[in-house]
Amino acid sequence: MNAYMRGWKERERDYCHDVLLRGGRVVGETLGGAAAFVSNVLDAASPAGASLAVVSKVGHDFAYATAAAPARHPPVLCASPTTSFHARFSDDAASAHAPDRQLRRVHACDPIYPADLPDRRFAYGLAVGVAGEVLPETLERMIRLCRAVLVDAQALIRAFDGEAKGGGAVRHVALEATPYARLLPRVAFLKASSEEAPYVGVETARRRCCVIVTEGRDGCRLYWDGGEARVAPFPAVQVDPTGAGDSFLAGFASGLLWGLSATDAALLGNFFGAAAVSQVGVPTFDPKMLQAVKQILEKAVKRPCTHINGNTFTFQRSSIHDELHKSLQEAAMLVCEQKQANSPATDNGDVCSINELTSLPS
Ligand SMILES: Nc1ncnc2c1ncn2[C@@H]1O[C@H](COP(=O)(O)OP(=O)(O)O)[C@@H](O)[C@H]1O
Ligand SMILES: O=P([O-])([O-])O[C@@H]1[C@@H](O)[C@H](O)[C@@H](O)[C@H](O)[C@@H]1O
Repeated sequence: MNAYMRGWKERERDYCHDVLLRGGRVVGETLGGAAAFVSNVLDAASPAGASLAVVSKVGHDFAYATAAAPARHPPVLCASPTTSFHARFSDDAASAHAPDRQLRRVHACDPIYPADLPDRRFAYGLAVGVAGEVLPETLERMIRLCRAVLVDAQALIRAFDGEAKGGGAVRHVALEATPYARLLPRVAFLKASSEEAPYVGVETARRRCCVIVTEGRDGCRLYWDGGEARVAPFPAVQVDPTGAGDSFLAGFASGLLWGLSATDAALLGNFFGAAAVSQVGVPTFDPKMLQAVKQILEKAVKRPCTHINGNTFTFQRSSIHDELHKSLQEAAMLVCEQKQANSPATDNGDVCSINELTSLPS
């Protein structure tokens, strides 16, 4: 892999402020936003030598400048306030696919303009955002700068009811009706949650790019033109679903960078999605767990295998898929053990404890 192949470009609007509510009460205030979750996983899981550029914007009220991700990847300061969300959690987690939270955007910072992207070429670009920050023209420029672009549907199909002052409940619009639809044939991977999938139109979209639908605790499915695959999940004790999709996408992208096929890389997506739900806010990873994951990947990619990622992606699961799942499952157990050791208090400086978030009466 040459230096150019190792370059990353991640583009998203903002780090954001997340306020977690249950039964009308604030149970947590955390750093959020795709920038925080995605860079957290990419920093942790990418092969040595991979470099990452993060483009994000916050206001002068940004409260987490010294937290790990923003300190490593400082955002641009804007006159508008930091993007913020209220996430209202319901008590019944009836099914893996039922929406477990209602999101309301409270403030919106500035979008990322094409000129905000660095004037460099990158191997991969991640177009991720939470509050409508990915302008079509910016995505188009990212596509020109990067050899392959991965997109979170969340960045493309969110609309906000009652847009006054940047606020509004999150709803979804059909991707086909947006200016992004024409860019899909130039996108490599489009990730959507099962809630977002109907708005993406999987059957149409899979003819243009590979679509990955995440299914909460059931793992995920990949759909490409001519095939599909289900990828099994990892065990997790869910305490906060926030950031699972972001962490999934970053884990998946790391897997591609390690040279895995798309279906094998999705194992790494599921792994980091599970890790994300195991902690409140942006998760901290046990160094022993990360070391174990890297050893597993080093071993996996040393095998003679044709599933090396150039820019022609291999989608199918490889012969090492089941073994990779088993090894990662053992590493996932370290995450569960870490969670049990840390419980009930979070170890990332967030305001609420895991117990408060999971068991406060409504
Ligand atoms: N309770 C859970 N147990 C294990 N893995 C989970 C759980 N919830 C989410 N994940 C992992 O995170 C990924 C993304 O979660 P999902 O809830 O589908 O996305 P989003 O956060 O965008 O709604 C899933 O595909 C899965 O791999
Ligand atoms: O949970 P997830 O879908 O991966 O991503 C989340 C967004 O949906 C939410 O708007 C934001 O406030 C969170 O911090 C996080 O980025």
